[in-house]
Order: sequence, then structure tokens, then C-alpha cells
Amino acid sequence: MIVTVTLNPAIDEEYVVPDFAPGGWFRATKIDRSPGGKGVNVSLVLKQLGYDSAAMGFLAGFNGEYVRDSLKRLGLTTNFVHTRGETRTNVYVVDEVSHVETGVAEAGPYITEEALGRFLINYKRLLKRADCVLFGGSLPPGVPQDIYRELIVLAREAGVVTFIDAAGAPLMAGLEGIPSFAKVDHRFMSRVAGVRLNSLDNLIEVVSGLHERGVLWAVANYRTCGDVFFTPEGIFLGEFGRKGIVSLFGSDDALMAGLTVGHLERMTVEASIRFALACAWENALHVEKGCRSRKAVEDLLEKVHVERLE
Ligand SMILES: O=P(O)(O)OC[C@@]1(O)O[C@H](CO)[C@@H](O)[C@@H]1O
Repeated sequence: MIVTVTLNPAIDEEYVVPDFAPGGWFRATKIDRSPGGKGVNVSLVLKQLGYDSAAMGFLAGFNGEYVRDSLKRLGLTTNFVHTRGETRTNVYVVDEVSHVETGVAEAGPYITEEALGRFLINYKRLLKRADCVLFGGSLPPGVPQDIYRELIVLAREAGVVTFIDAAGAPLMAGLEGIPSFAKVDHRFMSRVAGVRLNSLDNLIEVVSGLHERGVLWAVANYRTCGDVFFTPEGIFLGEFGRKGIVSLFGSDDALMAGLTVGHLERMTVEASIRFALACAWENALHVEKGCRSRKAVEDLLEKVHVERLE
């Protein structure tokens, strides 16, 4: 079983507008309103690729009900703890031409110790049946900043493969737990390490240390449509074209879902990278988050560019 953990889910409201600039008044040419949060998005893409997963974390209020009902309607298994307050709404404006994304995220509901305790009981129970667990996104108020370390250590001790996509202090704590796969916020890591990020070499320097600490795969954003992959078989640059792109919102989550599938299907390193990037690319070809189908992803595989750097 695949488990996705989204401690701070959201309703995502995404607007594509022409010539976005602060202070203007815009009419959206495309909109999408959908359940979100990084782990939730990964669960949705996994479903589109033919894999069931159990989505867990915290939900609250009307927004929480909307997220839970939407996921159930799509056939996902949900295992959320319901708390007081309101699940957040995050708003994103994507410029139609440059694809630059501007976002405003709410903090999310306050999570009490009691709710956290209920989550931990559920988590430990699901771990017994899990093959892999993916942790995605920021933490709502009340959740300890180092929770990802504890959750990853518990998974590792249970022999479960872990994936993390987070940022800032929660990511740094998560990395101490030694996840198997990590989508890293290398800009934050470079600030912590005091390394100026002005070239690919610097990026490699900042991220490479993770391998020595036991992280098997690390992925860092490099360009708008390109990522650097630190794998057990070397460092690779992978890219896809900008033609036809509508919105890159959610593409990183599609990429993580693709890597999860690559792992489950024992793809070669290069095939995993190619598949993950094809998922990210397919996600970007329409305003709705996610991939239209596995076939749509596979149609892009040949056009993904992958090259070995080291
Ligand atoms: O605030 P976080 O948890 O870091 O990110 C939340 C979020 O931006 O991530 C997803 C896109 O990757 C969206 O569904 C969601 O709104």
C-alpha cells in the first residue's frame, strides 16, 4: 500500500490570466478549483496512473469536507483526522504567457496535541501495511517543526520506503530522518550551508552531501522545466519543452508521483527520471492539476531530455 501524508491540505484556486502584474484587475481565461496539498496531489496523480493510495493528514471545517468528499468521489482511500477550524484555501495566479506563478497560502487550522496523537495512532497502524509513504508540504500551526524526522524514522524502522517533498525547517528535520527519496529546496539548503547558488556546480555541491548521509535519491529544481536528479547511479539533468504549457502548478507533485511509480515498477534510473518528468510535463499541459491518463504520460516519454552530468 502507498500512503501519502498531507498535514496541511488545501483547496487550491488557480486562475490563469493574461499579462498579470500587481495592482491590476484581471479576468481569468482558465480556472481550476480542486483539493490540494502536495501529498493529496500525489495521491490524485497516482490514481490517474493506476495506483491506489491512502491519503492521510488533517482536515477541518467545510473546506475539509469538500476535500474529503472530492477525494472519495474520485475513488481515493482517505484516512484524515478531522479537527476544529478550517482547512486552508490557497490562491494561485498563473501568467498566461510567462507561466510565472504568484500564490497566497493560508496557514491552516491549529492542530491540538490531542489531534496530533490521533494522527500518530493512525499513522503507526497504516505503516504496518505500507510499502512506501510520501510526506508532502508545509505544517499547520501546532505541529512540531521536526515532525517529519519522527515520521520518517518510524517508517524506516518499519522497513517502509519514504519520499518527502517539503521546504524550510520541516524539510531539514525530515532529511535528518534519512528519507529514501527527497525533493529538496536547494535554495534554502544553500543558505543554511552558506554556499552561494550561482551555478549548477554549486547546486551539485549543496545537494550531493545528502547521498553521503544515506538519502538514495534527491531531486532539485534547476530551470523552469528542468530538474537535477541525484541518484544511486549518478547525477542527471532532465528537462522537457515549454511548448504547449498552460500551468506548471502541481507539476512537482506529478513528478513525485512519477518517481513513486518508477520505484514500485522497478524502472531503471533513467526510465524513472523520464517517467517522472513526463508526468510533470503532462500536468503542465492543462489548467487542471494532474495527468489525464497514463497513456498521455507515456506519449511524452520519448520527448523528455535526460543527460548524465556525473
Ligand atoms: O504550503 P505547502 O504545503 O508547502 O504547499 C501547498 C501547495 O502549494 O502545494 C501544492 C502544489 O505543489 C498545492 O496543492 C498546495 O496549495
